[in-house]
Amino acid sequence: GGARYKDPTRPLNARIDDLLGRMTLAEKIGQMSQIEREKATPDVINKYFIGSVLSGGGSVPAANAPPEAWVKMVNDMQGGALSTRLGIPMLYGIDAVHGHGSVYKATIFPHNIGLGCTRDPELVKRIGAAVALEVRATGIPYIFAPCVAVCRDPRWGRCYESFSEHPELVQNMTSIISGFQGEIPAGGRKGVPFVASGGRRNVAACAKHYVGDGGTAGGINANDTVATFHELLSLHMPPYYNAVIRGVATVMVSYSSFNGVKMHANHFLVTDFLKKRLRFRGFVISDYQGLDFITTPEHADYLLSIKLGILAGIDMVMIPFNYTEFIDDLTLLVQNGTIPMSRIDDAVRRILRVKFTMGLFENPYADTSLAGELGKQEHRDLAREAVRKSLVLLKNGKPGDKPLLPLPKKAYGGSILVAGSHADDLGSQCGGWTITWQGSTGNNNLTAGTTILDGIKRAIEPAGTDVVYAGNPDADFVQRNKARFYYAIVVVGEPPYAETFGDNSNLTIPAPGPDVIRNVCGSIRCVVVIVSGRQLVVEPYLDAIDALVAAWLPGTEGQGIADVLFGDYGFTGKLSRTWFRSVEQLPMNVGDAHYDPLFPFGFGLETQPS
Ligand SMILES: OC[C@@H]1[C@@H](O)[C@H](O)[C@@H](O)c2nc(-c3ccccc3)cn21
Repeated sequence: GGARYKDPTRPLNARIDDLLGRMTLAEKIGQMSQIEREKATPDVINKYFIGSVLSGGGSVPAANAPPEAWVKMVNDMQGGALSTRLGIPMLYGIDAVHGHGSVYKATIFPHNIGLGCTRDPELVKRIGAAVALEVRATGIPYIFAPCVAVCRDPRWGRCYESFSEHPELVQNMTSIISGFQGEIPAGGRKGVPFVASGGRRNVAACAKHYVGDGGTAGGINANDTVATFHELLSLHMPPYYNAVIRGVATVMVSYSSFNGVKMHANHFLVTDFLKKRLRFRGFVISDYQGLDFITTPEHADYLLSIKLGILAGIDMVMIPFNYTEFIDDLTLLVQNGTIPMSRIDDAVRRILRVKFTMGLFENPYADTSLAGELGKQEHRDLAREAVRKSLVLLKNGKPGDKPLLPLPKKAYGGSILVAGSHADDLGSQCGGWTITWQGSTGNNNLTAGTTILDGIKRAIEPAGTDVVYAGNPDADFVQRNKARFYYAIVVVGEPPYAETFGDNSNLTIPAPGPDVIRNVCGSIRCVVVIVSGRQLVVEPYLDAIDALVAAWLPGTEGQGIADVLFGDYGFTGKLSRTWFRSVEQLPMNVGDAHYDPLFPFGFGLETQPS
């Protein structure tokens, strides 16, 4: 019969050894190369033995491409890989940090900061399984998720991608990996890459960004995490213990540095600690052009970057465009003895281990049989449940007043006012990593979803209540109309952002949010709902507000907010992060000696379903 490595009945290591032994240096280096979709024609994949392709944020085959178009694209590329001499299948990877975010009409779940507030690892595992199905619906078997950062400073633009400031809560939420990849069967081997390959309904995952991405000074993205080794181990490393035990297939290295040493060049942490101490057996992938950023300015000495990155222990390089330069330079470094073949073989062995384990050799092609999974109602219902459980009630009635929430669905002949930009803005309620890298404001054809305003209307108009919406009501409007409003719901917050674009040192509610709060809450009983990627400055408005809800970045299922505001469900969410009084206190996290929060970690008022 055929070559041993093609025989799925042979032991994993025998298949790896057989295939590795047949590979040329060019074929090995090809496996270590991940290129951007835009460059990945079947011919390029074939000619350079490319082992992996990615969609960077927003990189799609066409605007609003349906699952069938994604499947065709992936399969055409796969044809290029399978037509090589050894026919090693290529692995297509994409970001899916709150659902299949790049894909039109996918279910967009709450970002991780909100999932942390649910305190529900089982729910989060179910979300992982649903996301895996939606990703597979488009023919993709690998995602760059979960982010297991422990964000220690909300001024960081990626804080919403972190489940919590508390390492233990992040550790608990690594259950999402078992959702993505499937649960290791009882008696199955833990701590080695596992993807339930039989069902083809799971995906290989990626714990990121290794390590200390959430601990950079001042929350400056991709900057320097200054800490003792003990602090690194106790604050930022714990989620990787759980990820490895759960069989995470890959780990992505962080752009950041640890005590001045770039993580992408950190042999001690990548090889000695992750690969040897934690015995991680999957593959380590760089971030996008991560090798280039080893030098300042970036790409100043690509040969040096490649030498440091590959010797540090990076196995697969997210190139994404200058793949011929990468391949030529790495080839040179191996041929001149700078990089030993043993390092190359370790990298390729790990990549092959993941590809064999996840069944990619047996099932290299996708089909459209799961197309119906994309955005299906059961997943939207799951996301709506997650929205409900992610909401944190921070205030419910002024001192001496009776609680404002749950709100009555009837306004007794009056109307209710919904105010604020974020009540009617699907893009803002989804946040970054939605359709495009940075996300976008507005509703126009962004994707399929329910705005917070839609959810409110569906909840109370059937009860005969008249809903008036004003995005930015001025004081005059409120004074002229205040008598007609039984109460007001004010929804304000941040615009979408991702990575460095989200770095922010003042954390104030962007204008005109504060004015809307003042104008409305000064005259009408109000509940303020904040839609944001993190805690924001609220103390100056707190006395004027009757009730305050943190909604984070809820995603497409905005009806979950009305479900809880009107008492169909009670508030149960608990803060996954410390809510500061002022930014001068930052960083300030649970467990710190000086801890003077406005609302402490774990805080959350509760209401009963009405
Ligand atoms: O999208 C792929 C990866 C993603 O998985 C990582 O979490 C994230 O750090 C990241 N930044 C860029 C990226 C950054 C700047 C310009 C272009 C792309 C690309 N990526």
